[in-house]
Amino acid sequence: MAHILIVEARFYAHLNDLLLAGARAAIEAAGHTHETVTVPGALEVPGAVAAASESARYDAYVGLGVVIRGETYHFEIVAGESARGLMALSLDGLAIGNGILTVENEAQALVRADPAQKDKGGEAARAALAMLALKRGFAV
Ligand SMILES: Nc1c(NC[C@H](O)[C@H](O)[C@H](O)CO)[nH]c(=O)[nH]c1=O
Ligand SMILES: CC(=O)[C@@H](O)COP(=O)(O)O
Repeated sequence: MAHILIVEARFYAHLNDLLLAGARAAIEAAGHTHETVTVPGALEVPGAVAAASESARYDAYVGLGVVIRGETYHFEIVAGESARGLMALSLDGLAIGNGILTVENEAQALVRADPAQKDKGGEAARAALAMLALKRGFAV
């Protein structure tokens, strides 16, 4: 049994609800428990994971969010830095799945957030669980 923290960047609530449904279903299907915290945007997800990891309360982490390109360079910052932050935490040894969508428009996001379509929330949760299993295998 593992306890998973989902950190959701609730920038687009209706899309996040789909990502959350997929991630929670994947975690529960694997027989684990989860809890969710919410941050304003994708840039805050790595910081929330880092802060939570200091508690030793969680075995793995799933970052969820949706970054949709606008008119400026900010997309590259939000998309790139949220991914870089989670990657850095992963290289520090945390079991993390990255379900932060980085897309051109809402239609692309909907297909990827929907558990009945590309289920990127479930995919991120399964990745976190796979990394946790890998970590635990190395520890024995
Ligand atoms: N444009 C999007 C953002 N922008 C907000 C940032 O993530 C961050 O909260 C802000 O810069 C304050 O630090 N966030 C998303 O998750 N999705 C977007 O499309
Ligand atoms: C990904 C973003 O930060 C984006 O939503 C911001 O839009 P804009 O570049 O038009 O300010």
